[in-house]
Amino acid sequence: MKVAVLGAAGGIGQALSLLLKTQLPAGSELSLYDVAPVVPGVAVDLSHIPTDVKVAGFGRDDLSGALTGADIVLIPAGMPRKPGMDRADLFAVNAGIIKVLAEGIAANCPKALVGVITNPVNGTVPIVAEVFKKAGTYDAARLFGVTTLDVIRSEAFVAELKGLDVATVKVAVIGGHSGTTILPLLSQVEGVTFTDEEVATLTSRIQNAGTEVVEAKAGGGSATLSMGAAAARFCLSLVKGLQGEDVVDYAYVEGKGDDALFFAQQVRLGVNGVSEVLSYGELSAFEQKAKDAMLATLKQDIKEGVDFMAS
Ligand SMILES: NC(=O)C1=CN([C@@H]2O[C@H](COP(=O)(O)OP(=O)(O)OC[C@H]3O[C@@H](n4cnc5c(N)ncnc54)[C@H](O)[C@@H]3O)[C@@H](O)[C@H]2O)C=CC1
Ligand SMILES: O=C([O-])CC(=O)C(=O)O
Repeated sequence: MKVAVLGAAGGIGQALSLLLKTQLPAGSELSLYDVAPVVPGVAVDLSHIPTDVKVAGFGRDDLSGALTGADIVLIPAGMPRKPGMDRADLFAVNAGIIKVLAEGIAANCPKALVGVITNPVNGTVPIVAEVFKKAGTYDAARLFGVTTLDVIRSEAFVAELKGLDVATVKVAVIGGHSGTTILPLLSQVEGVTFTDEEVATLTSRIQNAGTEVVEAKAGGGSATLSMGAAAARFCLSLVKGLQGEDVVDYAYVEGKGDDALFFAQQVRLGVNGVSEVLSYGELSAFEQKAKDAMLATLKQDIKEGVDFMAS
């Protein structure tokens, strides 16, 4: 199993690479790419950890070396938020970065499963899809926006509020990955009931959790450690699917298009990526209203990505 991390020298990239070095199956290869000159050093540093995962670093001019033979590509490359910014404010800078990296994937490992972390995820994933379409390599089953951070935050916050063992808490989160497009389905959490006030407060906290971190870091960036953990967890789901295990997880994918062209929901994973997009079931009146209210924003975010490639 070869996993490439693009943007591996960054805050998320380093945390994620550390977790993958210690958690990927024995015999795997980890390929670290970044434009920052420190990336070979990150690879050397990680290579001293005694696990059976081979690590190699690739600098600015060797994207193809990093990608050739990759089964999975994770992309945390690009600019993070500072206080006062929305994720959408990152589009101008990150759209160009994601386009170049997607072109590299189409040229070097067109069959890889691709997990996009770079914000704004609602718009960067459609850019990758458009690049792949242009190259004739697009397969919707192999492209994912990584929304696992919304899921793990929901698990953490629900367990905290209700005094539960967090290992037993499961929360469905659908929609997109910014503000009101993040929709946790609290009505479906098993064995727990929430008051209307709890639902309103908790939903808002989950939707604004990224901003909570951005403000607490006070100009030092956004979530990196929790995101590293989230991306590692998602990557291991992809790995299990590739190994033939039956596994389900949440991601922002091109599904049936009932709500929007791209929509985060539960998917079944297999040897070719998504094998089935699963229904999110029945929504409460609160969730239905919240979904109806956010779809225009989500569709606009998607259109921005598609239009970027058309221009
Ligand atoms: N999907 C999600 O849930 C989350 C997404 N993010 C996003 O992840 C991205 C990265 O965040 P951080 O790691 O905190 O930022 P960072 O600034 O610490 O790291 C970004 C890395 O990307 C590299 N980079 C820039 N251009 C590149 C290119 N063309 N090719 C390869 N590498 C390149 C930089 O050199 C740097 O090492 C941001 O866009 C952030 O908003 C952050 C948290 C959660
Ligand atoms: O809020 C941000 O800018 C980073 C992010 O996506 C998150 O933490 O969910």
